[in-house]
Amino acid sequence: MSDSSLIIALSKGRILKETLPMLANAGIELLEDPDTSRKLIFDTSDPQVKLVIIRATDVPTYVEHGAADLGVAGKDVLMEHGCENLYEPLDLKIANCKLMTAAAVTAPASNSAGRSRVRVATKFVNIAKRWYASQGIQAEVIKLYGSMELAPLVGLADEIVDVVDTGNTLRANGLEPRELICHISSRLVVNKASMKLKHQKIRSLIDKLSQAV
Ligand SMILES: Nc1ncnc2c1ncn2[C@@H]1O[C@H](COP(=O)(O)OP(=O)(O)OP(=O)(O)O)[C@@H](O)[C@H]1O
Ligand SMILES: O=P(O)(O)OC[C@H]1O[C@H](OP(=O)(O)OP(=O)(O)O)[C@H](O)[C@@H]1O
Repeated sequence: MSDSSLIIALSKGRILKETLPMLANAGIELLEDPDTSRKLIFDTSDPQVKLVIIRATDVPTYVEHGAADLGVAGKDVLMEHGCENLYEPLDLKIANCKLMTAAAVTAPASNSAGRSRVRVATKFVNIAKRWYASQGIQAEVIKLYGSMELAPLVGLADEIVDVVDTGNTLRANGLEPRELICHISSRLVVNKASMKLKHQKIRSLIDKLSQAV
């Protein structure tokens, strides 16, 4: 890649939907609709900028390894992945939600007397291990890849750690939010080498995006 060309990694769904208008404000528009295309790499109205559309959890990996110069990822994904090898220069304040523990409305508190070990189902294994340890609660963390809300209903786990927005998904499954782990929004992340080598182009994009936040 030349010094002025950029690859930006986004994930399909809410991040793509909410990031595209911000990129458009910065003069970067997709030339075709990713919803009707099987392509993974897309040209934009800026001949020096391409978008790659990948799984949300893969965004930090692409950016960390320099396969993309920049990306947009939820803070939940970044906390789970570990973000020491990336710059995180901008909170885009999109895809806002909360990372929480949740349990069946009838279930006892995880720190209630006489309870030895809590079984926790989540896709955020590292976050869950750190959080329960920080609370002094012994937890057995079970890795799932989705539909965490099912786990307490079928006896796979006592609690889950997942993102919560309206709380509708929890309620629909007889669960309730318990403890707030942290507030989540999506962040712009930048490869460390790209930040040095393509400083001007990236700085200018960060400035334009920050005006759209
Ligand atoms: N219901 C929600 N409301 C608001 N923001 C959310 C909600 N669910 C997830 N998010 C945020 O949006 C980000 C992207 O979520 P999205 O649902 O598009 O991907 P994902 O389901 O986490 O990833 P994948 O489909 O690859 O497993 C999450 O990392 C989180 O920060
Ligand atoms: O509190 P709520 O407003 O109900 O939002 C929470 C839900 O949102 C996310 O799922 P999403 O809708 O992204 O579907 P997914 O399972 O495909 O990620 C998350 O996994 C929860 O299930």
